[in-house]
Amino acid sequence: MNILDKIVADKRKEVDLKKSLITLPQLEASVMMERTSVSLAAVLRKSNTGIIAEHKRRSPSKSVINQNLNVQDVAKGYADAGVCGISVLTDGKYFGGSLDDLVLARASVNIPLLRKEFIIDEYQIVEAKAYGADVILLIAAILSREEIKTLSELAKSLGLDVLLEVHNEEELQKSIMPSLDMLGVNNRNLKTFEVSLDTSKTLSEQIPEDFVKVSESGISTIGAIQELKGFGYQGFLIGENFMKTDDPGASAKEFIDELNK
Ligand SMILES: O=C(O)c1ccccc1NCC(=O)[C@H](O)[C@H](O)COP(=O)(O)O
Repeated sequence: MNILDKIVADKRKEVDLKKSLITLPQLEASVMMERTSVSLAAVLRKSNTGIIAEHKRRSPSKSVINQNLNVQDVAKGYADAGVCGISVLTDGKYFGGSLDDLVLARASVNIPLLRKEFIIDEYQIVEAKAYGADVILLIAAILSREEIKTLSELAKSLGLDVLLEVHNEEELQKSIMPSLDMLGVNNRNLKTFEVSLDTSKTLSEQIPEDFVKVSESGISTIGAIQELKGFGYQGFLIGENFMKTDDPGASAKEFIDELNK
């Protein structure tokens, strides 16, 4: 079994347990359900830099990245740096994240927050809204076209943006539909952890113009962003490059200042 299959198998058990602890009607009663979400796609369309900075303590590919920071400081630092949005990993077992991280980030900043999660069930979408997210991630590698349609349409009905992530042509072709806002190309193969920015470059021309193109993973240089912009990308998801430092906000600021030169 590859790591992605393991993560999904664990996630199914986790979601089943959560449903018995906090019911859907209880989630739907959260005051956050009334909050008007901020569109990340709209912010990216207007931005010159397009940085989406990630809060990421550890990962299956790198193990520990940074466990010494608190999420409020990181979120405020990223917002002060001028990022377009923040990706908050909420998976506990593989990434050391939690829904508490999302709530604390929400309490700290007003910019768009992406719930970075392995979403396989409608419950997790309502949960994302109830805990303060503006955007959800759907990963084509773990969902059928029918599931992508059902989950993305539910997200849109709650006012959330949808970032659909692909890694190859087959995943892209099966996923294109009007209920998506952003098409993300993950440069990391989630089954082997191999990273290549060529994945974004190769798939770019097959992404219809209606979607904001986001390049994800393995981005660490200004040169890479400038090159990817040439392929039509307007969003750049960066985790480890900022989180491996003592001050991810300062690191993001330095990066964005350099991009703006
Ligand atoms: O990062 C991993 O090791 C990983 C492994 C298995 C599934 C997902 C994984 N990462 C999720 C992401 O998409 C990245 O955290 C995100 O794109 C940022 O990547 P990076 O800038 O390389 O930290």
